[in-house]
Amino acid sequence: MSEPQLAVHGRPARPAARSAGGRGPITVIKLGGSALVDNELKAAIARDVVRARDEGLRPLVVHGGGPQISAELARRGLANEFRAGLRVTTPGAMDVVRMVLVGQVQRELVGLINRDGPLAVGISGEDADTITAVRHRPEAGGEPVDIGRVGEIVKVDTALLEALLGQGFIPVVSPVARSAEDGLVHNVNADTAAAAIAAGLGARDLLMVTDVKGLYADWPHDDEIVSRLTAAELEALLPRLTSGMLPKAEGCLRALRGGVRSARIVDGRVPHAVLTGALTDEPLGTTVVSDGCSSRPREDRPPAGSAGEV
Ligand SMILES: Nc1ncnc2c1ncn2[C@@H]1O[C@H](COP(=O)(O)OP(=O)(O)O)[C@@H](O)[C@H]1O
Ligand SMILES: CC(=O)N[C@@H](CCC(=O)OP(=O)(O)O)C(=O)O
Repeated sequence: MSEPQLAVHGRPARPAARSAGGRGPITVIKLGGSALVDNELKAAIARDVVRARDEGLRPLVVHGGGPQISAELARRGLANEFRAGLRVTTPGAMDVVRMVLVGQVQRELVGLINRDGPLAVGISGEDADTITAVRHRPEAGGEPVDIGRVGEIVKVDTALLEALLGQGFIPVVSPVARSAEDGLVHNVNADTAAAAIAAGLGARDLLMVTDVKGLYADWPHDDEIVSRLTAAELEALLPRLTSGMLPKAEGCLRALRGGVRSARIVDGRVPHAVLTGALTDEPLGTTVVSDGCSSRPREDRPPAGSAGEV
């Protein structure tokens, strides 16, 4: 006797949904908190992630949540301060960061993706030590600057992610990591986490979804974005970049130097930016391509399930 087809919330279940996944190129899709502010937009982006998978990719989502964290900190009367695009994170702020990222933004994305089938699995970088960090200690004028519980990634263990991708699931990863130094959870910039995961997994492409058309070389004075540049050209631009674009550009470079083929910054407000950006080479946003200076050629990438020092 065949199993009955149950309807979930009025839609037919997709019993064969997961079996279709597991083999295509990996695309890491970083969803910025700035692109996750409108309910319709969020649902449309989640549908695009599933469609990218239906088209044969293995998408993996890393999400941000900067504006959502800032709103919650403000609601609680706590300070919002950034240095070079990174949040100054006190122990009290860290509790809020983790609660908002893992408990709210990640849960909502998992729910939205799973409207189209039982595909999304939310994890925090802490789970199975997927992301390990040490305390980030930036310097200004030769002096160390204390920005609190901000993590610098030292290792990505891809075992759990590989297992999920291999089974056709869509991992949804929150950028929170345990520290190798003191075991405490640390706040990791989502662009940095996405880049390290893309390099660690040997992803083909990295897509950064945000709320601007792309990268402006002279922000906020330029009218046009840079549509295509090499990693070396982006590196030369770094000293001019500020705020949210600095970790994004550094993340693109990190991914490309780690062997990822292309890194794109696209506008999540453009209809189907995720699908077009993930599946096609059509001009869209800013595309950064390798200049052949990858520190890790594709064939030298770690085998599935290994822990890569980064
Ligand atoms: N050179 C630049 N080009 C484009 N955007 C820039 C640039 N410099 C700063 N920005 C700012 O960076 C923002 C995107 O970064 P961020 O707010 O961290 O987004 P996300 O939440 O997507 O990570 C843009 O909305 C824009 O205000
Ligand atoms: C250290 C640090 O700055 N962490 C970020 C983590 C979230 C994030 O990166 O979100 P977006 O992608 O939306 O910017 C923060 O606390 O805002």
